[in-house]
Amino acid sequence: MVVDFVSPYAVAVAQFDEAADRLGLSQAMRTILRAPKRELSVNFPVRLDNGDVQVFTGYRVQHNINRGPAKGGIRFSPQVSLDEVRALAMWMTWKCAVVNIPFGGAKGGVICDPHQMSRGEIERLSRRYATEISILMGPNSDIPAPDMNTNPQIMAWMMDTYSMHQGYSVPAAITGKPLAIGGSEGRLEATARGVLVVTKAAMRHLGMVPEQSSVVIQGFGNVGGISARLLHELGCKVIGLSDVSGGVYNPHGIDVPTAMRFSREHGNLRGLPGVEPVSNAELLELPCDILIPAALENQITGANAARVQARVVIEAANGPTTTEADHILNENGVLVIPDILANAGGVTVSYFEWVQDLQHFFWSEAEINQRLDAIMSRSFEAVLQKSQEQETNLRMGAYLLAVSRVAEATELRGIYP
Ligand SMILES: NC(=O)C1=CN([C@@H]2O[C@H](COP(=O)(O)OP(=O)(O)OC[C@H]3O[C@@H](n4cnc5c(N)ncnc54)[C@H](O)[C@@H]3O)[C@@H](O)[C@H]2O)C=CC1
Ligand SMILES: O=C(O)CCC(=O)C(=O)O
Repeated sequence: MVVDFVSPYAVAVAQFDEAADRLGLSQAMRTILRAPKRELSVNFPVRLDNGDVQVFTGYRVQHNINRGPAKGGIRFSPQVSLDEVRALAMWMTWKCAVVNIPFGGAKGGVICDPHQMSRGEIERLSRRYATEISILMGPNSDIPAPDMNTNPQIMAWMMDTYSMHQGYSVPAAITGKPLAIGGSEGRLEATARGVLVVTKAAMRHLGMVPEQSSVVIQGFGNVGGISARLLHELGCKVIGLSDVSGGVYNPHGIDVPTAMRFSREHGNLRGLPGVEPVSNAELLELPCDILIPAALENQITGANAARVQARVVIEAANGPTTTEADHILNENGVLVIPDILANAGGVTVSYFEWVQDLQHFFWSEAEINQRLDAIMSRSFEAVLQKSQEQETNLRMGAYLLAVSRVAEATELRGIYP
């Protein structure tokens, strides 16, 4: 694992600043769009199974709400920090704007290690955190969703807690819920389906064919695991996979369904038969056509970017590439599909879930996937066209589209003196 510390928020701001320069934004507009609108820090007690009480720290940051209610996931991890949540909230603003859905950007996180906690402890933590952030939450104000180490069950507990305070059910207050309580068909797979759509579009753009393309994926959770399965089904050769326990490599291809079964049974990929173990750092430098970081921020840095051998990097994770690494990848001709486009499938189907909950009228999985495909394909083409027009890379193409949409909304709403 790469150890250099780079502030994710500094990376997010550097990306924004470059777009603001290119767009010639006024000083006032830059200042408005650069800073988070609201930041809530909460310290709250949770009773542990042994009877002790532990105080946990969590955050909810709303970066911008000029295009609609704040939207973004909640992460449970020992690495959560206010700096990280700020960056993730800012990326949500641009992501929703790239795919042109009517949301602003937010993100939440709790500093905890859910792998060391019982189900009961996780439920009590989730409910108490939801209570703490309920002053921001609501179907018209701020709508959380899952992110790293959170899942539909946790969304169900949070929706239930919020609803208890209201006195009636408010399914549209949170997305990524189980189907039985107002979740959407297709949300669980949505981020990975979006990754599939942009990967196919990138392959078409470069004249690559799935059957002759090898893929390496870092992270084997909701996003990485399902992306691996969908790309395997597409005919790509998945040659490297990893999770927090380390990586596995087989240049002849890994049978992804077998790896998924093994990971479900053993809790991780360590010991998967028929593969060579590699570290997460080595995994990123394996010879392959397509590299998909789908775990954490700051994985491709100035220290390892020059050794990335892939032709295409699909950023399924948020913020996996530092600014320095981005320049190196560009110089080396690696096509980077930026996070704010590549992983936007999740929030797109969250948008569908919110719309369905508000209307109490539900769509079929086929309708969801077809609409998701249309939005992701259209967004890929728009980003590609913008980057070609402006003679820049896809990240800047996506930023130019997104920032100009948010700036336009801000300008139209006016700045109250
Ligand atoms: N779940 C969603 O709908 C969306 C998630 N994302 C982003 O995708 C990334 C992954 O999220 P999920 O798959 O939802 O989380 P998850 O909790 O389902 O899976 C995370 C995976 O990353 C692995 N991992 C954790 N630390 C690692 C490390 N140090 N090195 C290598 N692997 C490590 C875990 O073992 C696990 O396999 C995050 O950056 C998240 O923000 C982006 C858009 C939507
Ligand atoms: O589904 C959502 O609302 C947000 C998902 C998320 O946190 C992300 O796209 O990074």
